[in-house]
Amino acid sequence: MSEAISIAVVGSGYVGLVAAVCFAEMGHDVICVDNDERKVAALQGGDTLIHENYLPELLERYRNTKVRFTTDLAEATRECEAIFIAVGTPQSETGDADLSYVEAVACEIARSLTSYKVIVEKSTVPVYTNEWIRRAIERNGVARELFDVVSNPEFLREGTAVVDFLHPDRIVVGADSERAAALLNGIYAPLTTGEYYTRPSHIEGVCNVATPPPLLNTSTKSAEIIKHASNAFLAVKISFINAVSNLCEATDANVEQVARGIGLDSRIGPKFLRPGIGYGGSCFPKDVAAFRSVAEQLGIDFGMLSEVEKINASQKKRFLAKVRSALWTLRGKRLAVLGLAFKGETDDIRESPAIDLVEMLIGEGCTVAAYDPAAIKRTEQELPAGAQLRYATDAFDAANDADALLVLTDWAEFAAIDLDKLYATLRYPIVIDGRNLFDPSVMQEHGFTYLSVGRPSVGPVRDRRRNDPAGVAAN
Ligand SMILES: NC(=O)C1=CN([C@@H]2O[C@H](COP(=O)(O)OP(=O)(O)OC[C@H]3O[C@@H](n4cnc5c(N)ncnc54)[C@H](O)[C@@H]3O)[C@@H](O)[C@H]2O)C=CC1
Ligand SMILES: O=C(O)[C@H]1O[C@H](OP(=O)(O)OP(=O)(O)OC[C@H]2O[C@@H](n3ccc(=O)[nH]c3=O)[C@H](O)[C@@H]2O)[C@H](O)[C@@H](O)[C@@H]1O
Repeated sequence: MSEAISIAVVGSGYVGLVAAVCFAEMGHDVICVDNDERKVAALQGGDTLIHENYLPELLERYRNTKVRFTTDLAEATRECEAIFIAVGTPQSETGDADLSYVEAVACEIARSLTSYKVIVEKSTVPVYTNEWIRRAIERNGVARELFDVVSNPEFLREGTAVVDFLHPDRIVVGADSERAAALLNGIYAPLTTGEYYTRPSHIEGVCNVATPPPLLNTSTKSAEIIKHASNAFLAVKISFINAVSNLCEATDANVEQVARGIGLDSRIGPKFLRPGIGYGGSCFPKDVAAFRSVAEQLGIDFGMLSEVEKINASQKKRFLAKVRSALWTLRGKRLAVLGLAFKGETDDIRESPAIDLVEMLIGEGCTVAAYDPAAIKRTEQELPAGAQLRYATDAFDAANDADALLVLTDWAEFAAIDLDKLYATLRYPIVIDGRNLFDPSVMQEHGFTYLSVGRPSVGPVRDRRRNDPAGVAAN
């Protein structure tokens, strides 16, 4: 059995909270710190505050035992051997990462440092941040021998965060000191030795059998670059397939066949080749911008990243044009929207392309009835209901008497919708799918006019209604 290590995690947002409960699941003792008192109280009471698979189970199991929640960073610093910084690093107005939260935490840690600690960058930060953290701590009067700063970037995805954390493709530890590297290697030992995978899983439905993940020891700077480069590369893949999907639309080819054809090349791989309405979320947009900005500051021409951003922005406009092409004019049209979150299985709406599109449609004079299985509460706070926007209680409530239905988020439950009932609920059986959730031939068979991304549009095979206007839109 690996040794239990005392860990502080600063920031109990998506990454901090998932890391805290997963470290506990691996056998460590964790103090999770946040400066938001209401968040800490909610977590102490068992409310995860975010929609994330398996998080409620793990929080319930370890809350107030192996994971304690507090606002007291000084106490956590004194008690723990490693302090993970997992606060936000949002995009600033210039495109750079705003590191003010990281700096504030580093200075606060410095004020309570009296014995050797390892300070871990878990937040996504630009190269050289470890040096800035070190300088900030030293500036606060802490001797250099009392601490090390290491980089341990996080690669989890929202929606599958817990499984990603416990079954990672790789663990990256960027450390310039052997002592610090050894502590981090010890923290991840339950995973890297495979020991964790021999225990019965506490997460129902998840098989614990896994090949132990490799742990890559690197320099701190390399680790910082690995994180930005990984996210940027994934964004490149998405923009690439989106550009290819536009080419497919122009030629009546099928992007699904094309993606399969390229993805079967083991050098390319099949993942992250799903075209859509552009990537969103709290990470890809800001991390691509930050990486581009770092390159610019270092005098390196990384214009490719600007192209990636350009394609991403144009993807939403193309989708809007597609809606217009199906409906002729937009003013006064009643549209059903399925999906508000930036992707399925999460309630996160940060930088959601779905919400951008809802705003664009409202701007065009449409009225929108929107449904999302988890993200309505958050969306309402940013985009209150009004004369042109209603939040629906389910997909059919949204679809009721609508001129067309738009799919903007890839929730699994949307893909499983009862198509006959949907057909009967819509005013006109027109579905414009920004996530390619349905098989065009099935939609055709069910009587829909169906437009998707990078695949030929189809009209109904059977005229299931008199005065069906659908075929017009598909042609
Ligand atoms: N959300 C994701 O899926 C992933 C995020 N990341 C990175 O992890 C970092 C955190 O991201 P999220 O968890 O999404 O952010 P978040 O915004 O959900 O959470 C940040 C938390 O830090 C707290 N905080 C801010 N200042 C603090 C302070 N001085 N002391 C204590 N707590 C403080 C906030 O109250 C908040 O609860 C970012 O750098 C992000 O790029 C990395 C991988 C995945
Ligand atoms: O640094 C981060 O925060 C994280 O960012 C992404 O994770 P996440 O933002 O949770 O979601 P993804 O599944 O990567 O999706 C991001 C966006 O790309 C879109 N996407 C994804 C894949 C695809 O093939 N096509 C596509 O349009 C999604 O709909 C979504 O809008 C990365 O996948 C994680 O590895 C990383 O840790």
